[in-house]
Amino acid sequence: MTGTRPAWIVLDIEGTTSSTRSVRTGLYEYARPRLGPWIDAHPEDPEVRDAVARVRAEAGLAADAGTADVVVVLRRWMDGDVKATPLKTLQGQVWAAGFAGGELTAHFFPDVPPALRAWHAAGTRLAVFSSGSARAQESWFRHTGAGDLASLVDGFFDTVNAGAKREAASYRRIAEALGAPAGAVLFLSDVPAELDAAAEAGWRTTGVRRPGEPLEEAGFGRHRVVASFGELDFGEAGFREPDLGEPSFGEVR
Ligand SMILES: CSCCC(=O)C(=O)COP(=O)(O)O
Ligand SMILES: [Mg+2]
Repeated sequence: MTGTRPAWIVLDIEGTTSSTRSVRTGLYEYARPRLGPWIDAHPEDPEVRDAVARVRAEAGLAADAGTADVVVVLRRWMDGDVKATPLKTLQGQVWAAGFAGGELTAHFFPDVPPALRAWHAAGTRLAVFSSGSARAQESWFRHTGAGDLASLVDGFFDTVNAGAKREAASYRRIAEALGAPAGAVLFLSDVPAELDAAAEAGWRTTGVRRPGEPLEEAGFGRHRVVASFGELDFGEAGFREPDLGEPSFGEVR
């Protein structure tokens, strides 16, 4: 068994629940030709207007730069996998339409759906923290080859409603939103810097080192590491009470 059952498990997506390839090839290639037409088709949508204005400002474009110039920046960011919030907002809208229309299906590693169902059934609550927009996250979990997993999830956090993934303040914000003491939350991610930030906020952490993923060789330092969610056994059969003890600030358990 890998410790007491946490009250909450917060999940990263890319490299953790799902392959990097499914995001960067599947989702990014779907968005690439659709971003320009999407911007032009939704000129009055406040989210689109705000995102386009932020792209112009962040890329140093003129305030009235046209869609073609904005799309050049968005494509450059996708090429470099820059997790820029306005890009994530626009991608999220395009992907949500793709999932709703049946053109996209989310990839999850085979160990993930059964683990999420078992943890949920045992009383652990689930949330997601990803650079992808909250809207994109919900669509991703809703439309999977293993059925609707979004119904298992009680919170979707992104760089807008929580903050940057490598800053401890974002994890403090999420714990407050969940109403959970920091030490009762376990974060699963493939990115050591994200785990460091979560640990600094007092969260429990486990690194996910999946074969064939870009960060397979990363050093996870003091964080516990698993290769599959199947290795995370909290004694579900025993239905233990959640660990709601006072967090020990900065300690990785
Ligand atoms: C399915 S949500 C979109 C995924 C995405 O755009 C992304 O950048 C994932 O980053 P993560 O923080 O989950 O590693
Ligand atoms: Mg990741």
